[in-house]
Amino acid sequence: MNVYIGSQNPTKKAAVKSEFPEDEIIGVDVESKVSAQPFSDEETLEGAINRARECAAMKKADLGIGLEGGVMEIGEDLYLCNWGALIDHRENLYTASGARIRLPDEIKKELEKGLELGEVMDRYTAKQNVRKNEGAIGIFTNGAIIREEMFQHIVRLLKGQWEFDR
Ligand SMILES: O=P(O)(O)OP(=O)(O)OP(=O)(O)OC[C@H]1O[C@@H](n2cnc3c(O)ncnc32)[C@H](O)[C@@H]1O
Ligand SMILES: [Mg+2]
Repeated sequence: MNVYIGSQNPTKKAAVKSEFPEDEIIGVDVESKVSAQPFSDEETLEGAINRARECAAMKKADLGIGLEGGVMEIGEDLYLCNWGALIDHRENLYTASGARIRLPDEIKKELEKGLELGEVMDRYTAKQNVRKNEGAIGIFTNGAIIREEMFQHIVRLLKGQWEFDR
């Protein structure tokens, strides 16, 4: 099968490859059509679905997958949230979300100024490309769950639902 994933981010591509080891994984830049920094579950999910749709529409695609990272508010708190969508050639849509953790207040303040979490994390950790490596989730869990593993879980949930239907 040709599995298209709507991102060139290595954590997203590797997560899909680990759940579809026998298949061809093709990473493509597509548009999420939501803000660069989604601020709710709804917006993050919409981004994932938009990415999956564009992937599923590719000529050679058997499956299209979209993974989107964002944040969402619960009361005064800001949580990391991640959503995935899978669309097959019959246009069936499956969705799933990943683990979430509360972000520290200093990170929340920066995001409320309009900065992207990717930038904020690089500045906070004095590292480069945190988003392409362990991610915010990896930093704030002391490496217990890194971004790739968090995405793996989402892809496994998507694949399982799709297989259940077949
Ligand atoms: O190239 P794409 O696929 O867009 O990958 P991305 O790293 O930008 O990831 P998303 O667009 O899905 O995430 C939306 C925003 O949230 C940031 N982000 C989300 N999760 C993150 C994490 O765990 N660590 C660092 N930044 C994160 C990311 O940098 C973006 O600014
Ligand atoms: Mg992005």
